[in-house]
Amino acid sequence: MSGKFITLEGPEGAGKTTALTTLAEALKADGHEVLTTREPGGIKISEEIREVILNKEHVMMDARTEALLYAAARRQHLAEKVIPALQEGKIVLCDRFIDSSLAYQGHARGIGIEEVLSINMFAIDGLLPHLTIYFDIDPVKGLERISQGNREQNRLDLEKLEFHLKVKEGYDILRERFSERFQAVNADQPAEAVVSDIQKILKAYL
Ligand SMILES: Nc1ncnc2c1ncn2[C@@H]1O[C@H](COP(=O)(O)OP(=O)(O)OP(=O)(O)O)[C@@H](O)[C@H]1O
Ligand SMILES: Cc1cn([C@H]2C[C@H](O)[C@@H](COP(=O)(O)O)O2)c(=O)[nH]c1=O
Repeated sequence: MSGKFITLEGPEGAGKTTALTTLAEALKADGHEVLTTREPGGIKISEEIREVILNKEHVMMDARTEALLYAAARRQHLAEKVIPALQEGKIVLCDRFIDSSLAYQGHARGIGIEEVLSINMFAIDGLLPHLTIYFDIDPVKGLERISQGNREQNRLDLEKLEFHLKVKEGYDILRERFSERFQAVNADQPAEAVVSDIQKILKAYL
């Protein structure tokens, strides 16, 4: 596969979705073919799984069921959208991927990073991101942004602060473990500055 698979990761409200569009436009202006997408979702089947996972009424969802649903949505999204784009040589910019499962389900839910990694290795069949941009922010700040913004809060947003602090702890573990592909940016600065920092990373990488 000749394309590049670049993922954006971080706690809630870190600014990933906001940065994604600007980054894609800038890459296109530089002559790259770019596909933007998100997880869970990106295609019909996976967006439907997203609805099931994030539905606020599904408070009884078992942690392992949750992990399996994310992995199933991931597999379909890869097979239908991401792999074909990479085969065409595109840059795929994806809002969240496997590291979200490792931080949220593996570490914060307490299933264990290794266990969640193993079901995800089946789902991704070896296709790890080439580069992962980590949006570094205090979860309290990110949650404040979400509550002040206009998007509806989902089942995961509504978890206790303790959960979101564990998510950040999980990401800190992953940043060390996968240091060869993780690059962090300070997400607690104006959106333009965040994008500019990421563009420097992308320029050096591409
Ligand atoms: N750098 C920034 N400074 C201040 N506010 C920001 C910044 N980036 C994004 N926001 C605002 O914060 C809120 C969350 O941003 P966004 O949806 O991009 O985050 P996210 O990382 O994709 O969150 P989630 O993963 O929870 O969906 C939005 O209201 C957005 O306008
Ligand atoms: C891929 C993935 C996501 N999550 C969580 C993270 C967020 O709380 C939601 C997705 O909502 P967003 O607004 O698109 O960020 O799902 C997760 O727990 N595990 C995953 O693998």
